[in-house]
Amino acid sequence: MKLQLALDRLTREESIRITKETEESIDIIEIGTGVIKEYGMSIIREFRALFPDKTILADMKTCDAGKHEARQAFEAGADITTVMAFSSDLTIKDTLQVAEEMGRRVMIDLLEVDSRERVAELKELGVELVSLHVGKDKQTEGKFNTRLFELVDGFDFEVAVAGGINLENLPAIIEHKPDIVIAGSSITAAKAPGKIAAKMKK
Ligand SMILES: O=C(CO)[C@H](O)[C@H](O)COP(=O)(O)O
Repeated sequence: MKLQLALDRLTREESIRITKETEESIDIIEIGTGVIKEYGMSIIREFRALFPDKTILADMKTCDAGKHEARQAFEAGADITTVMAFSSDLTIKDTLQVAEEMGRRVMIDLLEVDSRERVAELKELGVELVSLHVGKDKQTEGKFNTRLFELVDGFDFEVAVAGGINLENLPAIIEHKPDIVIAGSSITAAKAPGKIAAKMKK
């Protein structure tokens, strides 16, 4: 089970500091959507140079212009880029094709998707990696709920989980054996991010 650190609503300096503090415990560095909007592709390039051995995910949340956005993220140094599950099949196909050409990966974000039919279509399109995700705004009504696993039950995907995951709700979540646990604010807003990340990894 891998631990992905999500860097959201942070400055460049805070993002670098927190990544350095948690580096030993995390497997994947996620450059959050807002951080990318603030700094553009240069922040991905900078992280690639600073953390050459880590897997970097660019949370592009692409929903159109798939080829262009996937190339942008991969050329900047991302190993994985994210694409929204509700996007056109053409967008999904295009991003998967670019990823294959460049030897990288696409994570399909199932945010707000509750249809197993759509999940079956994604499988048909060749998707391998998905994320079950409760968005930041929706978290005011409740954090990640293990009922979300039902959406992908019986499908052969690598599954990531995200949405307010912390040390309290983690034990129930890992019973479902997700491949990747994504944690953002529970680590980045902590007084000692390194200690929380180490506990989560353990
Ligand atoms: O993609 C995201 C928000 O859209 C976040 O990266 C993800 O939800 C993890 O952050 P947190 O643990 O703070 O919810």
